[in-house]
This record gives sequence, C-alpha cells and structure tokens, in this order.
Amino acid sequence: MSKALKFKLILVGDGGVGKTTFVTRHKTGEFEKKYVATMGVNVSPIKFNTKYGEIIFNCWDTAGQEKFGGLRDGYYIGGQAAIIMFDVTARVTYKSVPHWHKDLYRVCDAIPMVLCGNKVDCKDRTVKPKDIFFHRKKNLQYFDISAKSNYNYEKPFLYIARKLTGKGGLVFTEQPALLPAEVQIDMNQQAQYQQELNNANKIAVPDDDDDL
Ligand SMILES: Nc1nc2c(ncn2[C@@H]2O[C@H](COP(=O)(O)OP(=O)(O)OP(=O)(O)O)[C@@H](O)[C@H]2O)c(=O)[nH]1
Repeated sequence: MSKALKFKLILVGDGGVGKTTFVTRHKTGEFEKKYVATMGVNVSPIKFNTKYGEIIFNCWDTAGQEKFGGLRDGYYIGGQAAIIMFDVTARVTYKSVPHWHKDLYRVCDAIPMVLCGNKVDCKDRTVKPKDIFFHRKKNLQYFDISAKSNYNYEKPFLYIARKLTGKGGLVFTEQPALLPAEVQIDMNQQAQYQQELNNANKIAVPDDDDDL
C-alpha cells in the first residue's frame, strides 16, 4: 500500500460515555479535525502506521445530538466501521447499546463494529464483565477501555483495520501519538477484569426479553 487507506468510522453511544474524550486523545486527529456544520459533527483523522502502509480512520463524532433523540441518516451513510460505546459506571448506557446497534445496522448493514465499555479506570464500575454479552449475540468484538488512561486505546482500531483489509496478520508498526494519560490505571484490576471477560465468554449467552 503506497497511498494511505481511508475509512469512515462512526462513533455512537449515549451522551457522556466518553466518545469525544476517546477521539481527542489522538494528537494528530485532534489537530486536523474538521467541524461539519451542516451535520453538527467533528471528523477527526486518526492515523496508524501498519506493516502494510498508513491507515486513516476518519472518526465521526457528534456534537452531542445523541442526547436529543436519534442521529440523522447522513451521520451513518457511507460508514465503513463503527464503535458503539457505553460507560461501565452507568448501567443505563449499556441498556442503550441494542438501540445504537439497531440504528447502525439499519443504514450500514454488517460493517465491522466494536463494542467498547469505557471508564474502566473508575472504582465504581457497575457494568461488570459478566454483565456484558450483547456483543456475543450480534457477533461483535468487545473491549474494556479507558480513554483517560489510554488503556486499550488502539485495540478497537486494530480489530477494525484487520477486518477492513482482510489481513488478519496486520500489526501497527508505531505507537499512536496520544496525549499523556490523565488517570492511572490499576493493571492488576484490569487483568482480573480480563480474566472475568474470558470466563464469561465460556458461558451460554443469557436469554432475556430486552435484547441485552
Ligand atoms: N474516569 C474517566 N472519565 C472519563 C473517561 N472518558 C471520558 N470521561 C469523562 O466523561 C465525561 C463525558 O465525556 P465526553 O467525552 O464528553 O462524552 P461524550 O460521549 O462525547 O458525550 P457528548 O459530548 O455529550 O456527546 C467527561 O467528564 C470526561 O472527562 C475515562 O476513560 N475515565
């Protein structure tokens, strides 16, 4: 790949889950972002060097319109990948995940999607690893993340890059240029969460009414 590959990546999730914080961690993305006034969105180009060349994710982030009902179709149209985010300290934001997934699917069909539980640095985590199973119903990838500590920052992008290029062996050849961590993360605690996620993946998906 000589020229950079570019993809439209859509961020969705309830207001306050940390979408803007996540996307603005990346220094170049923040520096080069463009505000599209007609849509009320910021588009930040987040760049990664890979062993196959440069990949740029043009990340679409709303200016808070998700709080006032649905997002317009223009937000989704042409979307090639998506991150659905919730906040592990606010159960209601996990409850909204099926709604965001449905909205995305309606316009974008089966594009690569990653579910991210943000703010795992917080002591008051209420959505525990065993509570998270929506991704398994819909065949999405899931990651615990913490935008403020940069924890797992590149994981969703790596998963999506591999899916979009069809190259399972794709790796990033440089660390992305991120702002310094604003909070520290307890790595022992994260290892325990990861173990709980692995264990949860071995159990059958609970069958309940509300699609969660
Ligand atoms: N502890 C912690 N706080 C976070 C993290 N990410 C975001 N926050 C905080 O959560 C709040 C909401 O973050 P935003 O990035 O504005 O959330 P958003 O999803 O973009 O919400 P809108 O701007 O309303 O669309 C802010 O006070 C952030 O500082 C994180 O990883 N850890």
